[in-house]
Amino acid sequence: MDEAPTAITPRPLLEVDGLRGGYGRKQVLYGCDLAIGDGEVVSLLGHNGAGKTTLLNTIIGLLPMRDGSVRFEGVDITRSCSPVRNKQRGISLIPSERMVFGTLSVLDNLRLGATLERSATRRAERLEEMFELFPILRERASQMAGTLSGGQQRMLVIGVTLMSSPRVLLLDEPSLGLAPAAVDSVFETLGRLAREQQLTILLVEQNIGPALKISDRVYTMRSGEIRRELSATEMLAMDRTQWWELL
Ligand SMILES: Nc1ncnc2c1ncn2[C@@H]1O[C@H](COP(=O)(O)OP(=O)(O)OP(=O)(O)O)[C@@H](O)[C@H]1O
Repeated sequence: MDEAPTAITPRPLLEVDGLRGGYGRKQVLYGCDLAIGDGEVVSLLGHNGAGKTTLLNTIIGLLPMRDGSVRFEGVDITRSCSPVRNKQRGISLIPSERMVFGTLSVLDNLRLGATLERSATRRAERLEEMFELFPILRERASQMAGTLSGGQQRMLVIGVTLMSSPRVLLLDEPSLGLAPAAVDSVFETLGRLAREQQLTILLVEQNIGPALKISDRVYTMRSGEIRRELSATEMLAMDRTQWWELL
């Protein structure tokens, strides 16, 4: 990193050290370091191609790590970093693609998200919480998911992932394809989940303004490296031109 950290990090829940990775022989990540405190919302910002999606996919275990380590609750999980194991631990990734089961109803998609939850009461409570967070999903509960609009499918993907009550959410461009009002509503919901349910979020987002509003801290990324760490307050005090100069 170029500069010393400027913000205070609470007790780290997720720590990434010296992470290197890529695709086949192509190296994309050149030693990324970050730490996210319990209940923190951290934005990972950078230009197109900086390596943000690759970093999220490597942390969750969709892409192999070439070097470096990942720790969760202080325990080294580098050797067992697979999407399934991470989901069991409470670390979930919401990719930028819409990944719903198109020929199943909205309700069935949501129910599938809670298959790890053994208690039927807890599953029912969680479903009700999702319907409160995303009222459109209640309205469309019996509709086939593939017939929802792009933005509605995006909300469904978020809802399905939240059904498993994750502790850490890795979110790749949640606002992609959403109308401005829906962007505000999704970010408001994410901010509320972080505040009220201590949900920890690592957020990749091109829509910097709304992302900063719910973030505590920011990492900037360029050419496969984390360059800077700032508080969201510091970034909010800058204008848009300064944001883009920073990235
Ligand atoms: N499947 C792939 N195979 C090979 N190279 C890839 C693949 N996916 C991404 N890359 C390359 O990895 C680099 C980083 O891409 P990545 O998608 O991680 O960036 P990003 O910061 O998320 O960009 P964006 O904001 O545009 O989504 C780019 O050079 C890209 O071309």
